[in-house]
Amino acid sequence: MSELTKKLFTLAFIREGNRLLLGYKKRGFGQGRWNAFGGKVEAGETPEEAAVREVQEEAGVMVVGGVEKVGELLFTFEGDPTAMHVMVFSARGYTGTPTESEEMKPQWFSVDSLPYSLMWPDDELWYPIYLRGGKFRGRFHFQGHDKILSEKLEEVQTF
Ligand SMILES: Nc1nc(SCCc2ccccc2)c2[nH]cnc2n1
Repeated sequence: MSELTKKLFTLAFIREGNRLLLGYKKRGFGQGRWNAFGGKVEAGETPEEAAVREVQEEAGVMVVGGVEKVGELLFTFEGDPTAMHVMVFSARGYTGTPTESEEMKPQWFSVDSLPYSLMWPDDELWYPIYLRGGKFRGRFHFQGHDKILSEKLEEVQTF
């Protein structure tokens, strides 16, 4: 991993029973796809703090009870030396009404009918582990943003 520089990102889920809150990314990285809420971990904040901040900024809801780590993902892209290390969290609770922001348009989805064709292609591989309460560690090597050249995904018991 020495020739790659790794940057830290978060993704956070807001789940209510069999409904999952996703956001339609209106601009920037991943624009045009539904995703969980997240972004860069800034200097001076922990990944957990970054996850809570991004949920508030992007979906307009406040996390209650903190976030639980559910997965770690590493994304690399052909020809790009920067690897994205993404820490995936699930909020223990939330308060407020999801509100559209400049970045994201939030919408509730039934976990049985997620819009996978409008999400990143790796999502349909690891979401099922998260949705049944499992924890995961995965890495995906992309050609562009649509084609996965190689991947490794495993369920883990603890982090
Ligand atoms: N689900 C998912 N998410 C991402 S990026 C998530 C982290 C991020 C980065 C920049 C801005 C906001 C959020 C992915 N990249 C490649 N496959 C992927 N799958």
